[in-house]
Formats: sequence, structure tokens, C-alpha cells
Amino acid sequence: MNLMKKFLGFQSISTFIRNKSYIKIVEVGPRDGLQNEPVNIPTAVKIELVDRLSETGLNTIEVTSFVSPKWVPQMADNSEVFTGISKKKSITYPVLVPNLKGLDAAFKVGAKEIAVFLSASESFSKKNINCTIRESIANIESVISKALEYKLKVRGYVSCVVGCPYEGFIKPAAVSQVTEALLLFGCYEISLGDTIGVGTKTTMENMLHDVLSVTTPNRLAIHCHDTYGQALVNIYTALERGIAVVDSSVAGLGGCPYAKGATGNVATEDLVYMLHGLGAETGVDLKKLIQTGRYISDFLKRPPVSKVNNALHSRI
Ligand SMILES: CC(C)(COP(=O)([O-])OP(=O)([O-])OC[C@H]1O[C@@H](n2cnc3c(N)ncnc32)[C@H](O)[C@@H]1OP(=O)([O-])[O-])[C@@H](O)C(=O)NCCC(=O)NCCSC(=O)C[C@@](C)(O)CC(=O)[O-]
Repeated sequence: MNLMKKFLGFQSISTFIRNKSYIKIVEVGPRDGLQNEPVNIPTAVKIELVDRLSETGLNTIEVTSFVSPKWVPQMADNSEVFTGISKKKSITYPVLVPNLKGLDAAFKVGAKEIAVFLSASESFSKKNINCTIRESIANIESVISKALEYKLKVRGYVSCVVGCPYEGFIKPAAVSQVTEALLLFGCYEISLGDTIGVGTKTTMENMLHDVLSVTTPNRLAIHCHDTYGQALVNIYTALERGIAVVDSSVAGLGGCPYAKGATGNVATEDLVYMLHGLGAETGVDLKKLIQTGRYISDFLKRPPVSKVNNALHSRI
């Protein structure tokens, strides 16, 4: 019986991959990856990282965030980074925005897409953006409304979708509620973030089951930090549910400044290796990606967190 279940599960994902064939990767390394780095990273290094990523075949790269420099000093050079990168027509370069001030600054430098964020956890919301979920929803509604007036595309993040560093387990219904709000306000897609990487196949499944009762897989993306080494299996779980957009961070960079102990996103190299192994297309050149992961890791003076990068680097 169990074997049969396993077999049917395998059938369904291979059929899904065959039908979909293309899985979109949203590279978040330059923003989510670097925002928590304690060492000062020169603007030129950030620009070089984005420019190298632009040569790998990725078609969406989140470049920086227009948040308060008092809260996240590493992103204080947002305008310089955004205007300094060599933009390709085929690539979208979104930026993270918390409020109207950030939106106006992003619009001024020519951003065409922004990402806004809400938390499914009350305590995380207060630590991360200094307001309750209710206050945050009101704020984000005005940001999205103005962004749409500016004719910008708006992506939404929900953080702490399975666990919170301050509250522990988060109920799936709390995730569905904020997801619905973001969609209603006009986000074209919601990225569900396991901010501290505590999710397991079971908690992911339960959360996705609830969220998929309020929307469809084509409006969702998955964003998994790899703190407990569960990111790939959790992403696979999302693929099984028909979600075809995955966030990741080159070299596994990252962590959230307001989520103590959380490590980086799933490494883009590891994700690409898994997806290609499943027969999916990503458009990404793994060799160039590995070299880009090396570039930033060498600057940070530590090896990439990516297992695939470490396994293949000496062979390319
Ligand atoms: C929301 C606030 C601003 C509230 O911060 P606040 O202190 O409550 O608000 P404020 O309005 O009093 O602003 C404080 C100061 O910051 C300035 N300020 C205010 N806004 C901006 C702005 N946009 N750009 C530049 N400056 C700004 C503002 O002008 C003021 O300056 P002062 O008057 O003291 O000189 C702050 O809490 C903040 O910026 N938080 C962002 C924290 C952050 O970036 N966290 C990480 C991103 S979320 C994440 O990583 C999760 C995600 C998305 O990746 C998904 C996942 O992994 O699950």
C-alpha cells in the first residue's frame, strides 16, 4: 500500500514536471542573502554579483531592498546598486519595499516591480517592521494601491508560514488569511516563506492544503530557508501541489536580521541541480551559477553553503 502510494506520488510529480516543464526561479541572494551579512559589502561587489547572476540564465533577480537603513544598514546603498547594475531586457529586477517611503524611492530609480511583505506571525511582524499584522495590512494596502497607480508589478511575501522564531508553530489559517489579503490588494503572486527553515514535509503539506483552499497554485511561489536541511524536500512538496515558482539564493547566502539563528535560503545551485534532475527546465546554466556562487563566497571568505557548488566546483 505504502509502495503504491509512493509510486503514485512519483507519477504525479513527473507528470506535473512534464506538463509544466519550466520552473521559474526567483533569485533572492543579492537582497535576502546579503541583508544579514555582518561585514560591509562594497556597492561594487553587490553590482558585480547581480551582473554575474544576469549572465546565468536566471530571469528574475531581487536586487536590493528600500527599507530603513537604521533597521537594515547593509541595504543602505539600494539606489546605487539598482542604478549601477547592467539591466537586461529579458530579466526582471524586483526590489523589496516596506512602506510608501520605500516605494517612492524605488520608483524614483526606475524599479518596474516591487515586493511587499506581511507576516503570518504577530510577534515576527512587530520585530521585523515594528507593527501588528493588522497595522501592516493597512500599510501594505496603501503601498500596493500606489504601486499599481505607478504601473508597477507587485509580488507579495508571507513570512513565517510554518514557524516563527518567537511564537513557534504558526496555524495554516493565519497564512491563508494574509495570503488572501495580499491577493485581494493586487499582488500577482504570493511567495510563501519558511523564514526560519523549520518546515517539514508534513507541516508544509498542511499549510499548502489550507492556502490552496483560498487560491490556486499559479498564484503562489515557495521560499524556503534551509536552516534544518529540509528546504529541498519542502520545495518538492510545493512542486507536487503544482507550484511552479521557487525562490532561492546563490551559494545559499542569507538569513533574516530579525529571525535569530535562521540561515540562508536554499542554494540556487542545489535547486537547479534537483530541478534538472527531475527533467524540469530552468533556463539556468549551472556552471555559470557555480562560478557566481564562488565569486561572492570568495569575497565573504567562506565556502558556499551549496553542496552542489562544493561538489562540482573543482570539476568545471
Ligand atoms: C518598516 C520600518 C521602516 C518601520 O520602522 P519604524 O522605526 O517603525 O518607522 P519610522 O517610520 O519611524 O522610520 C524610522 C526611520 O527610518 C526611516 N525610514 C522609514 N522607512 C524608510 C524607507 N523605506 N527607506 C529609508 N528610510 C526609511 C524614517 O524616515 C525614519 O528616519 P528618521 O526620521 O529617524 O531619520 C522598519 O521596521 C524597516 O525598514 N523594516 C524592514 C526590516 C527588514 O528589511 N527585514 C528583512 C526583510 S523581510 C524578510 O527578510 C522576510 C522575507 C521577505 O525574506 C521572506 C522570508 O524569508 O520568509
